[in-house]
Amino acid sequence: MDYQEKLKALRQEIDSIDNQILELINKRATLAKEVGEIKKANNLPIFVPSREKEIFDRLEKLNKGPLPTDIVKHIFREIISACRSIEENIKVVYLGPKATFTHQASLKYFGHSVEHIPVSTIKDVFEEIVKKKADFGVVPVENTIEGVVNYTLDMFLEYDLKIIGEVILEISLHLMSINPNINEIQRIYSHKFAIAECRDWILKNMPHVQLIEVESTAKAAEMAKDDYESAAIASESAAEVYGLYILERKIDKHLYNYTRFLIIGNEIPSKTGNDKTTFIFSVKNEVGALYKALEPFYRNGINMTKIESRPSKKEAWDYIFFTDIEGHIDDEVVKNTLEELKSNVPFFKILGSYPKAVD
Ligand SMILES: C=C(O[C@@H]1C=C(C(=O)O)C=C[C@H]1O)C(=O)O
Repeated sequence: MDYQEKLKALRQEIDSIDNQILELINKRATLAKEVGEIKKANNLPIFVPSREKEIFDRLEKLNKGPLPTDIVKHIFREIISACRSIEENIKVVYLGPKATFTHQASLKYFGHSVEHIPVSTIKDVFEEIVKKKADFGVVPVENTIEGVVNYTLDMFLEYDLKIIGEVILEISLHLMSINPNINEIQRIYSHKFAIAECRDWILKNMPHVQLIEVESTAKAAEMAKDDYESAAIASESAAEVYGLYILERKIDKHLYNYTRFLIIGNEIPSKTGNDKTTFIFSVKNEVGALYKALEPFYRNGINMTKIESRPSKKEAWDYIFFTDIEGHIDDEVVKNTLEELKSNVPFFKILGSYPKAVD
């Protein structure tokens, strides 16, 4: 067989596999639709993060390659997203505009087959869900270089919504412009976190440039599109969406630049065995109060992955602690420990129990 015949034969085989995949995907969608009907008849939520996490975990264990696991997950994220959309059109609001990192996080979590709706502030994300204009929301909560997004934490004090999931994105910040000549750049637009993450590179390479803070990296790209002497620091997808040249790649130069986003909604997902719980509490202003509040977690072997204090805004020097632990509120040990904490402190509230991020 010469190489042309060989190619033809291989492609015929690929065609036949595609036909089978197509048939199987549609079979899967039909089953999902049936599941959807049962859920609707019994008043159960359509989106079930715990079930989706279970599927990802099973496929991760099963995958023997040659496709790497992250690509397999990516494909299945879209298959699941498509099947879910046959059950119901889910609406997700994210901190926009289009092509922000939050938009990418939303796509990574829900896949492309949901309605992704940009809004201009973190508060609007919460508002739209409360007003039932959207089912879920996506907001940034912390970055490994710049720390916590305080505003997001504060919103949980104002709104009674729950954290139903998390997404972690690796951040790469690029310098982009409609002007291909970097020497003509006078101004750089970006979000304050992005400017801070790239400050070293800018000081070294463009020390005289003016730095202008705007609401988001995507907004920066949008502005740079209309200003020939400017550049933006933003994501690859912002460069694509706003038609900019990438002048310099990865100017944040950080080895570990990740942002964590929270998915918010109304109902706490059921346990998967690989979960996190987020809660807030305050303590009395007295010696050892925080120690006493946290000691049961140590005693019961519960891993605390984060604790962050924020002013309560009710009294001067009064604080609320935002805390993440490993485990689900339906785990016996977690439940008992939280009960103990609750009985020891003046204020306590669960913000969510949700599957840990899928890579
Ligand atoms: C099909 C279901 O509905 C949704 C779609 C899923 C899927 O396509 O596998 C999984 C969980 C749900 O978010 C289900 O609940 O099983």
